[in-house]
Amino acid sequence: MKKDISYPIKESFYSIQGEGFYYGIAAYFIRFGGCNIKCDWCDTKESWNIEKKDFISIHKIISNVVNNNHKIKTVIITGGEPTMWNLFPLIEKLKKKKYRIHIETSGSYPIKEKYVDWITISPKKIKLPIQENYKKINELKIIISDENDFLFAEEQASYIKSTNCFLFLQPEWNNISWILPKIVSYIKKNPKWRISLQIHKILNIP
Ligand SMILES: C[S@@+](CC[C@H](N)C(=O)[O-])C[C@H]1O[C@@H](n2cnc3c(N)ncnc32)[C@H](O)[C@@H]1O
Ligand SMILES: Nc1nc2[nH]cc(C(=O)O)c2c(=O)[nH]1
Ligand code: SF4
Ligand SMILES: [Mg+2]
Repeated sequence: MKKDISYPIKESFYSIQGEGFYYGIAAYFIRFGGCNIKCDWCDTKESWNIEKKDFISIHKIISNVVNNNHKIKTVIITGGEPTMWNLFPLIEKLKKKKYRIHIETSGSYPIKEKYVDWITISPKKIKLPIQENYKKINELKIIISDENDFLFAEEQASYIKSTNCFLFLQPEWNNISWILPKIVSYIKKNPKWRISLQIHKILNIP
């Protein structure tokens, strides 16, 4: 019998997608442990550190999804940085169960896109996405923390050749009251961008 692969999973929960194009839909989140970047303002720092007890087999991960709620349609794989791990064996099995698969990533590792329905890349200045990922992306989500980040957003958007990639600016949560008016004004002048708010934080849900 083949050995069941395990991954470090920090948490899994059924909630509402709070960000980007699919905001508002019900989705099951699987949060991987470990991150290669460690942003100062990361809202999920508790995912960085991996412990032995975090490892869960694919079999168990899938049975947790299936048993959580039979109405689940979309599974969002996030972290931490999920693409540090070989996600394919998990994604293949989730796909056999007919789930839609979305990935949230910084894009700094190769992404195997087979069976993945939606790829969100949120690039980070200190470890940029690898070039080939710009061809696979469905949604670019730039976190705007200060005014220099608008220039970074434009630079990142210039690497995307596809015309059906959605472009989002998302305020850094701790800075939201200061930066939000600047994002609104920027988008009015540069309407190829859309705003993404972290509505789960407003709703006070995971
Ligand atoms: C926790 S990260 C995990 C996935 C991956 N490591 C990444 O950064 O894309 C999930 C999303 O939350 C965003 N995010 C993290 N901290 C944030 C904050 N303080 N304000 C706004 N967005 C944040 C990230 O940029 C990313 O789009
Ligand atoms: N509700 C909710 N929506 C999200 N969209 C992306 C998230 C993430 O942490 O990747 C996230 C999250 O943590 N919670
Ligand atoms: S890359 Fe993602 S998980 Fe890693 S520190 Fe930055 S926001 Fe957090
Ligand atoms: Mg989050």
